[in-house]
Amino acid sequence: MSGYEINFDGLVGLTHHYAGLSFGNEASTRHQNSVSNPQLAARQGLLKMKTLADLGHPQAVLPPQERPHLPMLRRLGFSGSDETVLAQAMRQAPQLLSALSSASAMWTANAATVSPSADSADGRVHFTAANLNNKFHRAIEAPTTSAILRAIFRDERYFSHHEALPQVALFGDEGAANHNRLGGDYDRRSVQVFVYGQQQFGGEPGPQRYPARQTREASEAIARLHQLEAQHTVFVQQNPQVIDRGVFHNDVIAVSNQQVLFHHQLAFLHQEQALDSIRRSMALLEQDLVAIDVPDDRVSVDDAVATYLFNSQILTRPDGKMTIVVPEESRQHRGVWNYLSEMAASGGPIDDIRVFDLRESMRNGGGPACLRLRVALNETERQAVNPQVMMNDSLFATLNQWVDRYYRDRLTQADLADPQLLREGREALDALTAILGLGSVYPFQQ
Ligand SMILES: N=C(N)NCCC[C@H](NC(=O)CCC(=O)O)C(=O)O
Repeated sequence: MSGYEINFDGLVGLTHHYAGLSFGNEASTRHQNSVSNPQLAARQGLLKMKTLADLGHPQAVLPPQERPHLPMLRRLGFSGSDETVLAQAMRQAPQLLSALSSASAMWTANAATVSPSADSADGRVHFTAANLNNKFHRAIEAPTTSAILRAIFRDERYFSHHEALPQVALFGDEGAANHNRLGGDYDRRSVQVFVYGQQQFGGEPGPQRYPARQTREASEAIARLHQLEAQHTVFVQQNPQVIDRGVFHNDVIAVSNQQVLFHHQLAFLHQEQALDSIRRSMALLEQDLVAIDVPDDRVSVDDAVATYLFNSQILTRPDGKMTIVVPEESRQHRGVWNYLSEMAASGGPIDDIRVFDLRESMRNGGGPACLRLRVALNETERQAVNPQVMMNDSLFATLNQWVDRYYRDRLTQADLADPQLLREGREALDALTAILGLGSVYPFQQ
């Protein structure tokens, strides 16, 4: 195997709480107003990163964002000192304060779409920050996401950064959560598969009950920006019926790694045609698709949504076999665990299962795959990545100490107007940008 896939996991922010902000994401709705534990959430994420790094999978960290987002509160008419802004917002619009305090940037699968240099006409790695237009609490993430990505992937000879798409529903873009790449070695040309929820101009019907967050128009714009070749780029529609059952992103029902596409029987609209178009495009690269199609009578859509079986990470080990990383919820469900165990014993490409307790994130609808952004690089590009974000023993120890120093172990919406929480957050992020060598990336640092 040549090339690398680095997983960039989002570090959970200090204001992680349960606000019920994501209509269509049933875990988010169900856990509204539960008490959260930001410290535990951050520690759970760090443990996943460190365990995978120790297993030999290149692993890096992306920092949280500044929350509550004072600049947006001011833009919406709250004024005076920071303390006054927080107090007014809590009194007049507590839901707004909650939305502008969400730690949702932890789900870095939604941070951006990334196209490796092997697939792009100019031979550079392309990044487009996702506009996350469908949800207000997420639509504010893109500018800081871009600043962070630029601070990590600085060298313009290798890395090209694009502004998020226009903030309108027509271009709703959820980043890598609706994007897969299928092929062989990470640094060789592969097929990029864009999965959209709805086409705005024409197209087939979309979901009726819940929103389709990703549009075909957004996916096509990104393919153009990233200079992808048409014959190696495939657009397929997510099955609208499963969006209506809580599959708000494609990565809740399908995940890829190299030649493997692990997915539910009902993941895509006109599934056979969709898989055929991927197969044909891969054949041009002399690659065979390994489609692991999980039948509905083995794992129902409801069970997939409840256990996040498909929100897993599939990682290639140095011996060429693959490990699947699943959340504890998948082990707790007998049918899902039986399926996984049989799959691992079947002689197929995935023969190892790793389980992580990510409960704090899961309760907001974020599993192992939501928490990571994949970046495939060649050796030269890998050496150009800011080394301070790479996970290792020393960074793991430093970040755990940092979390213990600054994070609370209990948070509710009532705490969000506490000016001390704002101060803790700023102090913590100042320290973090120094630890990670990022310079000034937050509005409060400008
Ligand atoms: N599937 C992927 N890649 N990401 C999961 C994102 C979860 C996130 N949850 C939230 O934003 C909930 C926040 C709250 O309700 O407090 C979302 O719905 O956008």
